[in-house]
Amino acid sequence: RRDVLTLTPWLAPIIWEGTFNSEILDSTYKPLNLTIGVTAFAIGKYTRFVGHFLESAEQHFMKGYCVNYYIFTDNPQVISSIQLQPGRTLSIIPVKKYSHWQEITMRRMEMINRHIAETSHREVNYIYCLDIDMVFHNHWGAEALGEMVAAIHPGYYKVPRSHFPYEKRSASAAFISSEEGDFYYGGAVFGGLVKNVYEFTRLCHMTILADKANGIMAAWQEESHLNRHFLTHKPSKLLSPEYIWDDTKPKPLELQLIRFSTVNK
Ligand SMILES: CC(=O)N[C@H]1[C@@H](OP(=O)(O)OP(=O)(O)OC[C@H]2O[C@@H](n3ccc(=O)[nH]c3=O)[C@H](O)[C@@H]2O)O[C@H](CO)[C@H](O)[C@@H]1O
Ligand SMILES: [Mn+2]
Repeated sequence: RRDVLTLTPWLAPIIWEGTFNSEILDSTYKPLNLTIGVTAFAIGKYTRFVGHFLESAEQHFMKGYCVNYYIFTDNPQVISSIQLQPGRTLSIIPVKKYSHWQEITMRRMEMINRHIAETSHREVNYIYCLDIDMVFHNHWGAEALGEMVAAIHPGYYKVPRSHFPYEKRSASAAFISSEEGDFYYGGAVFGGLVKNVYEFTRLCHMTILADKANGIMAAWQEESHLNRHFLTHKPSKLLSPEYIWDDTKPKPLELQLIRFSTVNK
């Protein structure tokens, strides 16, 4: 493709429709018998998104691969179990409900990190950490596997860096100066090899705690810390906004399909 950027300056591929061949990818990845983990949080009112999220994931996410869904919730009773394809499992992880939404979204880093250490490191090869207020609309397969994977935020892939909503206060551990920054990544999608996601979530949680000790809340909570982390630890693969769209935006020409997108809250 010539109409979009398909390679970063550090030579990580950016995955768009038309840049990969699923048959070839599957013939290399299927024989490895991989298990892919998915984490998603359903706390408070967000439990209502679980059904549609899982049903659409069963249709489109890593079809033909083993998948373990890990749903973190403060209300396990209301999560109804759904029919899963063979080789796919659902675990419900009870967690406490923090009272502020900022705390709920930020604490995901800590809870994912602890869950990898205690359980999922033994169960999966790759793990993808996703927002739950989203739905799969099209194929999401082996092309998205990578050592450490970030997704380009749909609101900022065509704007100059000076418009990126990075944390701009130097007192914050998520600070990015106006001379720095590559892309603006979304907090709703990241993943990779389980050991890399372990280290990633550990470091993001630490910088979040450092800010908290100084009475600072980053501009976009854990998303700001994620962006700061990826500035110095470049992701090995980037997902185009096909993988993290926002249904309230009109679909531009270069977006040949939408794979995963927000639902109205
Ligand atoms: C598209 C995108 O990049 N979205 C990011 C964005 O806003 P969003 O508006 O997408 O944040 P959000 O309200 O969807 O919260 C993120 C996630 O936290 C969970 N949740 C949140 C609140 C709650 O009461 N219960 C609950 O379970 C749930 O899994 C949700 O999907 O900024 C957030 C931080 O401010 C996160 O970085 C989101 O990932
Ligand atoms: Mn969301």
